[in-house]
Amino acid sequence: MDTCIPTTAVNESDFGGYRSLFENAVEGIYRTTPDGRYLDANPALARIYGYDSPEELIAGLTDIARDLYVNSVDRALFKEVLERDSVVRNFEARVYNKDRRIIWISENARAVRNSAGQVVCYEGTVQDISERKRSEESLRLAAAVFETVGEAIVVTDSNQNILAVNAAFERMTDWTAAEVVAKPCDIFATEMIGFAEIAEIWRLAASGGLWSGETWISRKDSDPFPAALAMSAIPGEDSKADRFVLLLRDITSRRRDEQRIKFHACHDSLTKLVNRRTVMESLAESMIRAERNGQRLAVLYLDVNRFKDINDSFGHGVGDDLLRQVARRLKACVRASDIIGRLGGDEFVIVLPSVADRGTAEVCVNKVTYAFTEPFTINELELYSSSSIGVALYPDDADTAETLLSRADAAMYHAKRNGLHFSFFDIDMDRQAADRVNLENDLRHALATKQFQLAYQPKVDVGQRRIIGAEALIRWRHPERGAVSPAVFIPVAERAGLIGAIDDWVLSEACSQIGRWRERGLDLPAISVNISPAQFHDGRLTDKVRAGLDTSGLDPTMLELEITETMMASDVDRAIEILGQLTAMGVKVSLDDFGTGYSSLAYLKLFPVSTLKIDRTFVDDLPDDVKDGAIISSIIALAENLGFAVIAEGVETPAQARFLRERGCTAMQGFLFSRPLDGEQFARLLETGIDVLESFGP
Ligand SMILES: Nc1nc2c(ncn2[C@@H]2O[C@H](COP(=O)(O)O[C@H]3[C@@H](O)[C@H](n4cnc5c(=O)[nH]c(N)nc54)O[C@@H]3COP(=O)(O)O)[C@@H](O)[C@H]2O)c(=O)[nH]1
Repeated sequence: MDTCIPTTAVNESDFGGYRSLFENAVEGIYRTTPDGRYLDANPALARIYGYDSPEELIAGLTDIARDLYVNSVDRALFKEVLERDSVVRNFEARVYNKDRRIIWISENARAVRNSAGQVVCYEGTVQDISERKRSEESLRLAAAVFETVGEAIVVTDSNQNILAVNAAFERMTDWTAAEVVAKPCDIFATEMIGFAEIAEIWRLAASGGLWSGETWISRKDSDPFPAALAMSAIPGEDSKADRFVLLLRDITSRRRDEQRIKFHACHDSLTKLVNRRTVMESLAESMIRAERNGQRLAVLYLDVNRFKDINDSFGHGVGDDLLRQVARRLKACVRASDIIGRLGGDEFVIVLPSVADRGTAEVCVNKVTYAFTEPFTINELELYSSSSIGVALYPDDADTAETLLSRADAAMYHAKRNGLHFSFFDIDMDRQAADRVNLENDLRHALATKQFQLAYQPKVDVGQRRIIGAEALIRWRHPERGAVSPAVFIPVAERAGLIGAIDDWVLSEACSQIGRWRERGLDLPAISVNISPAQFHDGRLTDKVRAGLDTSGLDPTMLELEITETMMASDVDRAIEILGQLTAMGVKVSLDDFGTGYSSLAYLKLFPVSTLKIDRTFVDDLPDDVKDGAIISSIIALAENLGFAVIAEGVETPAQARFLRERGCTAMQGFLFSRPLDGEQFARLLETGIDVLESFGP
């Protein structure tokens, strides 16, 4: 049997004169036994495997299957092919070099057989293909990235003809690669960006820079979409731009989010009209334009009358709907070029950027006033409202947007206070507005410096001819203003958020006063205090009432709280809960101003109240006004049937008192019996009694 002789010093004869070729070859050349020992190796092979010499390689690598191949199956496969075919071509495998680093090799080998056909050895060549494998791997990776990234990629040649597009591009634009490859890149440009802009993008990218920005891309069959584009050039051998790569990201949803955020920042979420900030910005711009064009501009400041009542009576859902309908009606009154916004609450503003004079503004005012004449239909309710409008003109009334708006506000306030539909600003109103602000400041000071007192107005029973209670009414004697009516300062306190603190003081002072009277042996059956909406909805009302009672030692049944119907209407369940807690404590509750709100008779039976207090407006014209008389008779009958006590307020004349008594209402309050008195005067009244009561028979 022929053998391959293992040797490190290869004989010249073994290579048939190719010794030099063997020594100097770039490829590794070897001869091995079939079981995996090196017989010969050239210097190139030693180099590839990291050995200093072929001798070192042959001595060190004694078991090829075990020491060389990363996967021993590769060696097995290699041998299998050689045994079967006698040759192996381009057999690629991962092997360890001397340092146990993995490299890629490609082998070509043949099996040397003896005359009997038995394999005696293998001989072959080895190439280090690690570098090529690395390139292939990065290409494979690049191709995978190209196909799988979410961004659309377009590759063009230097003439802007498309060479390749990826799957994301196909998805984003609905074009297939086949439809666009070899076509000019402007196939997906849109008319939404100009040619000059496109040319500039290519120019910038070609000059070596990376162009990135936002643009519009057209789709095959549908609307263009906004895209973030990053475009760069790949230089060719001559360093000039040879290829262009365009990276596109669909930013439709981002744009939509941005627009939504921008819209919310500028608009009122309820009515979708512009908000105060935008109104102010637009107003300032319109004023600049008006000045430039020598025009006059009008600001209409509008308040929805009775909004608070409607909101309180029917709940916020109805209130919101009313505001939305108001916004729609206002829009119908103005031109598209006019500005219309909601300032908050029930206050709206209209800016007419160009009016000739007051008359032109008044035309719009009248349209708005007329727009309120039809009822608002909400949840099958027909609700009537109206508007109070203040008008200020530029440049006549102010030269800054803030002042102009505040003067229109002052004019609106004036209109509202005087029961007018509208009012133009005049300088006197500015003073009144300043007065209001001063009053607010004085009110804060009054609370801190104890400028308030309570007055007490008796409630009488003309049948029993005695005082059955007293209503505590706040009085404010200001050091300079003198006596300020609660009708003036209570609304200001409500607007300024001070009413809660005022109400708290009234409650505690009234409880203390009745205690002081009792200490003097003066017996007053009951005392009533007015509760404002803010205090009613405060959530701490019952705690405060309990504290007032504890401090004063007042029997809870002697305390009566006067609330209005509208306070309960916004959240009926909550109102019933609050009233339930109060009545459980023994405190009484009466419905003040009864008949003036939106009373729901269905709810009335659910409210744990003890008394209905007939509003003064129904008493004023008694006994002559037949309708008022009928209303009063109905309220008295209603109270009787529902088991409520009834009292009439504002009784000024004996005739009014007689009328009420004849209809069954004997409890009364009014100037006929006594005006509100301070604590000392009231004490005397308790001692002496009320003369006029004597004129009523039993
Ligand atoms: N939240 C609080 N509101 C209060 C408090 N004190 C008063 N008020 C409210 O202020 C409004 C004006 O009150 P006032 O000027 O005190 O007027 C009261 C009476 O003086 C007046 N009155 C009484 N009898 C007659 C009369 O015969 N004729 C006539 N023209 N006026 C009369 O009515 C007012 C009491 O009304 P009412 O409360 O509805 O019973 C007024 O709305 C007060 O409620 C307070 O402490 N807290």
